[in-house]
Amino acid sequence: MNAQIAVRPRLSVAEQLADLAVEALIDEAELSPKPALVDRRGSGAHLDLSLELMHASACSLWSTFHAMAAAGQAAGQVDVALRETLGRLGRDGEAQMLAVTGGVNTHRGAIWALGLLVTAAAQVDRPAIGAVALRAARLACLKDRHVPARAPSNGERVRQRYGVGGARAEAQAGFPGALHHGLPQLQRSRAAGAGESHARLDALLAIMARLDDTCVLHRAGVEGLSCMQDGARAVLEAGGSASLAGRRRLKDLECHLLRLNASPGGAADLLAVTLFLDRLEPTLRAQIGSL
Ligand SMILES: CC(C)(COP(=O)(O)OP(=O)(O)OC[C@H]1O[C@@H](n2cnc3c(N)ncnc32)[C@H](O[C@H]2O[C@H](COP(=O)(O)OP(=O)(O)OP(=O)(O)O)[C@@H](O)[C@H]2O)[C@@H]1O)[C@@H](O)C(=O)NCCC(=O)NCCS
Ligand SMILES: Nc1ncnc2[nH]cnc12
Repeated sequence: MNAQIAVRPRLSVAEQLADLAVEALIDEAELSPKPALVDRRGSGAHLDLSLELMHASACSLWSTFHAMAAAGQAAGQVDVALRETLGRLGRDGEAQMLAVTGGVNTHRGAIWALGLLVTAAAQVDRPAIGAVALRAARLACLKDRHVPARAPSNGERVRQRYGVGGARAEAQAGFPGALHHGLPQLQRSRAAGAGESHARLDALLAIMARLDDTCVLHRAGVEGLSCMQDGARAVLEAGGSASLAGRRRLKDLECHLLRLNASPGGAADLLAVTLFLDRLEPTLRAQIGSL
């Protein structure tokens, strides 16, 4: 063997899954332009966020995702004990994120969604994302008896006021925003010849067109939610982000969202979920193939 070539130690399943989750968060943050969200152009509707902060936050979460995947593997099944372990790891991860960002919520929704998915993916023995999403949904349906009492979250307030499901219901339903809207649109846009950035942006728009995003509702009420959903649908109907007509609509959508101070943060999290799931099957297949 050539002594010049360093032998790269093979990563464990939990390490690979943590890598995939952090990569998905970084790819989501880097994707530009995204309407009213943090991207390479700026901070969108957020005064307290920046791309650097999104990167730092994403990287700080590697050990959380790794611990969650390892816990999933060790448990080998979905049960309350695993759900409660995830609750503890998730709260620790949130505290770590807040320490890195100086108290700004960058990735709370993402810790929840990707945390459930890395845990579920660590348990499946066949590379099928439907099975992973279903297992994650079963975990999300279990009750964590150790949730500490605290002031209601923005999501809780919005759920009570508008009767929407939010991040918890999305997970309990098996992430339809990603599986039924984000991923199919990503694949359709790629098949139609759109470049990867346009395909990802179209996937985000497909999620925005349907999601009851509690981040938008909290900031801009039903007017903001209608603006997001109708505007995203208009871009896709005009030909998507790769077409000139679609790009014009996208610009209009961003202006409207910024005027309303509405940020589709929940949709951004589900784009990260979409990118994670998109890469999961090849990763699991390679892992199984090398056993
Ligand atoms: C179950 C939890 C997700 C808690 O959910 P809850 O709704 O009670 O709490 P929120 O704090 O509101 O967090 C939910 C975040 O989920 C994202 N989201 C919103 N709508 C949806 C949706 N329909 N589907 C999926 N995901 C959605 C969204 O995250 C993004 O927005 C964040 C910014 O939001 P916010 O803090 O409100 O920020 P601002 O608008 O700037 O607020 P102000 O500054 O004005 O106050 C950003 O982080 C994006 O990620 C929602 O914010 C779960 O977290 C939980 O129970 N955790 C406990 C630990 C646990 O059990 N963990 C298990 C780990 S597997
Ligand atoms: N790119 C982004 N901008 C603002 N909030 C977000 N939450 C998750 N990703 C985000």
